[in-house]
Amino acid sequence: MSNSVFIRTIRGERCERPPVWFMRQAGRVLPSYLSLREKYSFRDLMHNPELTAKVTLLPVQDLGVDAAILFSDILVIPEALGMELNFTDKGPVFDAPIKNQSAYISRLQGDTSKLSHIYKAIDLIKVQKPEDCALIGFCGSPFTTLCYMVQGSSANHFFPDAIKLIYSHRQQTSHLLELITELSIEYAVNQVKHGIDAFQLFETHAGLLPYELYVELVLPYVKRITSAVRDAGCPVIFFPKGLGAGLKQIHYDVADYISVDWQDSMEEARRTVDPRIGLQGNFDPRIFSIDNPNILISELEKYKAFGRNNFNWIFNTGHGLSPDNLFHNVRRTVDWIKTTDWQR
Ligand SMILES: O=C(O)CCc1c2[nH]c(c1CC(=O)O)Cc1[nH]c(c(CC(=O)O)c1CCC(=O)O)Cc1[nH]c(c(CC(=O)O)c1CCC(=O)O)Cc1[nH]c(c(CCC(=O)O)c1CC(=O)O)C2
Repeated sequence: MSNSVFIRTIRGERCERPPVWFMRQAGRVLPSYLSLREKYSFRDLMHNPELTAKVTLLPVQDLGVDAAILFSDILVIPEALGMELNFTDKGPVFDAPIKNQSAYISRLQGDTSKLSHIYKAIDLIKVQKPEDCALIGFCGSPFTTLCYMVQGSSANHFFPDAIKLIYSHRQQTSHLLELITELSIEYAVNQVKHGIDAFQLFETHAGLLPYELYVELVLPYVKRITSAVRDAGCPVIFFPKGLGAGLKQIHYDVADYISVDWQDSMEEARRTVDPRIGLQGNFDPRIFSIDNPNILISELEKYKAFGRNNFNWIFNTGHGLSPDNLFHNVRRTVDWIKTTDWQR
């Protein structure tokens, strides 16, 4: 068996402590990353496999986390489908967002050569990473990816154009979801072939849909991606942010783990979700912006009882780290997880 506490936990072993990592752990709070960004653009860091490998492993060295997540973005899929994308100061912006033109949708075609630098990065990370560190691959879920492709940017997090398309042009919606799903399956399975230890599917905007509609329209596509990854032998974490009461609709046929957002309660999620599914989450990342160690530790202490009673739990934040989070708080959190007596 592996000597990685992350891999042992996600594969169902009872470990001495919970594993810890954070969404957006490389690109936000690390002084080492920020100094690299003075020299290189985000696109350089994503497209040069040596740089990608280096950035992916920075949080392992600087924070001591148990897993690295591939340094990439969910929007590589629309790019590989042929959409021109720019990463600007205001976030990602597509040159020509999809409105409801079926002609445009029909022209989208997956070009997998646009993803090959990512597989090269995985090969390098596998060689360079410490043995006890796991590597997590990821992609966006078809609905969240569609939101960006239709809206064209993250300027409005309600993605109104995408929601209108979904309600009024169901056939075009299904066609788009299908295109994204097909390419995502190939992309995800290739990540597994190159050696990732776990895969996370980001459904960051699940909360934009009524959950019955989410379950009816989107979940079948999610299941196709997660089943392909699991059939290839890789455990899957699913992050349906904002799904709330809809969490009870996520069964073991969808994922090995569910990542719980910070609006939810871990205890409540544990009561609701199928006991065969492990949970990840859900520390509120905004606490990392408060420069007061007493507040940090007292908020962390609230997770002790949960961690003592639940072996299938991965500590993470309820969403990604943000640039105003304090590096020393994040590092102290990793130390706290590692030094706490979990009495297991
Ligand atoms: O507007 C927003 O809230 C974010 C939209 C945004 C995306 N890529 C983006 C941006 C601009 C930005 O981050 O500033 C553009 C983007 N993606 C990324 C970065 C680097 C960073 O976070 O500083 C950046 C910022 C680039 C820059 O410096 O301009 C990298 C990225 N995207 C992602 C990940 C995976 C992860 O979170 O761990 C990672 C790797 C992070 C790491 O290793 O630290 C995934 C991603 N990208 C994206 C989303 C949807 C988020 C949302 O809509 O709320 C998601 C999923 C999620 O975070 O829940 C889209």
